[in-house]
Amino acid sequence: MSYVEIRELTKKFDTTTVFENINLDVDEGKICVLVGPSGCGKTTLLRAVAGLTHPDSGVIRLDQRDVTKVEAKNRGVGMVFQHYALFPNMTVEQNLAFGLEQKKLPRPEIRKKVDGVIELMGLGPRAKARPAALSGGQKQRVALARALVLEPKLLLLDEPLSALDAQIRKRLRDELKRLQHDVGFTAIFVTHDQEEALMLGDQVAIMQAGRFVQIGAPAEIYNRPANLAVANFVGDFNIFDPATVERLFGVAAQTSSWAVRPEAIDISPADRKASANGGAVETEVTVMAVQILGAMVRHYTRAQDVMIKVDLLNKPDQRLFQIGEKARISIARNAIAEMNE
Ligand SMILES: Nc1ncnc2c1ncn2[C@@H]1O[C@H](COP(=O)(O)OP(=O)(O)OP(=O)(O)O)[C@@H](O)[C@H]1O
Repeated sequence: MSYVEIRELTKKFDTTTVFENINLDVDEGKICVLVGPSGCGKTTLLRAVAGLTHPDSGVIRLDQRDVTKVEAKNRGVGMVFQHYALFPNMTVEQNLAFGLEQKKLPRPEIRKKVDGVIELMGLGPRAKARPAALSGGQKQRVALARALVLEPKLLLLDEPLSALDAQIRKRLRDELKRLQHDVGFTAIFVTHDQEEALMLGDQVAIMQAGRFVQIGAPAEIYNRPANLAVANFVGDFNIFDPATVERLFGVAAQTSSWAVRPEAIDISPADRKASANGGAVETEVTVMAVQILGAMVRHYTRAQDVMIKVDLLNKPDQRLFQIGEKARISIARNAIAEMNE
């Protein structure tokens, strides 16, 4: 069931419309990742859900309660930002206890909750430290713990991992997924990072210029991007416009471009006879460069004047192609996503 329901929400600043009549549903216990280019309105939407900015029209419901006009502190929403905003003069424990003290909870209960979240987040060894003595990753873990200790039904995370280095970022991302599983919160998470979006999101909502262009499960966004901008966000695609499709593959009368993942293309030696797979399209290529990407080996190939990226799994027995070698590529019809601008 939807925990968050955003209906026909509009927000303007003076003459600028940030978003207009947007709709979004987030199911209980799920993470919705919001992605989109800088300035498209992600933070403003989070702030509206938190109650930190007021929409011009539309409705926000949390757990079926209309909170559009409810004050931020009465929404039961926790927020974590890119920059941690911890109290510098307080220890980790004191930072974690602060919100509970504001709520005037009894001391023993505060102690119990703070100890619980310290344990949950593995902050035990740093409980008595002040923020200045913590690493970036530890600070962000405290910021997350500080939001979690208040047991929000909804957690809003605005690029919480963006300031961290890649390794810590990955670790915290995994932890967040585990926490979601253990604690069961509902979250809206803003990021610019496609890997983070696909890995963390139960649902990914792609925003462009104040509207959602696609909302779907990560696999759907990855395999069936709604337009070229989404395709570009979710990583590597080979894009063939209709004229190129006709020239390379002999398939005429296309109105949309074709987008094909590098790993969805088969490559075989040129002397191998054409595939019997009637559903596939094929063309001759020359291998221009080969690059080991880790689990994948990227082949940059050229067909006439068109560069085509082809990825093979980097298995020990994988036959790699040589630079200058002629080869044949084959694309199954169901690996082709047709899309417009
Ligand atoms: N308080 C404000 N007053 C006027 N305009 C604002 C205000 N806050 C945001 N905006 C404008 O609203 C638009 C959306 O901003 P927002 O911060 O929501 O974008 P974003 O998608 O979160 O961007 P980023 O990814 O860079 O954080 C921008 O054009 C921004 O300049």
